Amino acid sequence: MEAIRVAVTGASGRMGRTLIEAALAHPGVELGAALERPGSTLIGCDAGELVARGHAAVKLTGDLALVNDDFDVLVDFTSPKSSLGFLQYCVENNKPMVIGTTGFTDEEKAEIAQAAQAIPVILAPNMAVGVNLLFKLLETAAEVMGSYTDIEIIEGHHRFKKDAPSGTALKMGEVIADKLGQDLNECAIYGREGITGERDRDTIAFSTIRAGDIVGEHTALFADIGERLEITHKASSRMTFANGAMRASSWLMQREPGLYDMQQVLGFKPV
Ligand SMILES: NC(=O)C1=CN([C@@H]2O[C@H](COP(=O)(O)OP(=O)(O)OC[C@H]3O[C@@H](n4cnc5c(N)ncnc54)[C@H](OP(=O)(O)O)[C@@H]3O)[C@@H](O)[C@H]2O)C=CC1
Ligand SMILES: O=C(O)C1=N[C@H](C(=O)O)C[C@H](O)C1
Repeated sequence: MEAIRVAVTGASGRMGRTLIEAALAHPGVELGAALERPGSTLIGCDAGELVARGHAAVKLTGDLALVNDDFDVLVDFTSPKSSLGFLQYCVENNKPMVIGTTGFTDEEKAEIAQAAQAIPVILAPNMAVGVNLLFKLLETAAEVMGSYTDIEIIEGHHRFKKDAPSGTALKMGEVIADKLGQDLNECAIYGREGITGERDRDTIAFSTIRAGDIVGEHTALFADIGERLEITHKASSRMTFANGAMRASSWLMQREPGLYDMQQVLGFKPV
């Protein structure tokens, strides 16, 4: 089988660089193109040299149209505004897209779902295997303990992260709320201050840490009087997300148009 050629957007970003490294190393995948913000001083540089992996013969470009024939799947970890622009390009040019960006509003997510009627799209706030298994474990925890415990979701990330709570934490909240027959928009609490009163058992509360170089840590806490269950995932390298994105890219190539997630890629959920 021929290798899947991926285009990586936001090439000089934290994930962009890691995705380039992953594409250069992952079996069955090739780096086809690497995108930078138009006007960036890095345009024209070699993508392999950018990540200190030797010459890759892929020059950074600011214009997707110039490399349209060089890639099969677009892999995008940038910002919501930029992702939606790339999504429009993918629809117009019939290219599958893997979206790892977080921080989308409900309206933007609806826009992505609409686009996925025309092309195959994976939208996943976290491409690590362990986190997607955690989503599954949360269903069981919510089923068994969710109705009588206090549920708290705690996440920590590096000081540069722009959105909060993380996309992963919000998805954790959604998974739990769905199992409990609740709407996260109705029961979420984002931080506490002052005289808050006693805790309302029907809420799911989020706490956010932003500090130093934390790659990504997520805990779900189900607390009763006398015992508590904590389920934690800790990422120590962005390569875990990037390898997940490569796996997702290969999987997506064989799909019909539709909106998919990482649990389907990993076989934890039916397609
Ligand atoms: N799904 C997952 O598994 C994971 C998701 N993420 C998500 O990925 C996203 C990126 O994270 P990270 O790499 O740390 O962020 P960075 O800020 O390091 O990188 C973002 C990159 O996108 C570029 N970019 C942003 N906006 C635009 C735009 N409008 N046009 C062109 N380029 C743009 C930036 O360019 P410039 O510097 O010029 O602004 C930069 O190169 C975040 O949403 C994060 O939450 C992160 C890790 C794992
Ligand atoms: O911005 C990051 O770094 C990460 N973002 C994702 C999120 O918002 O959930 C996933 C990962 O934890 C790293």
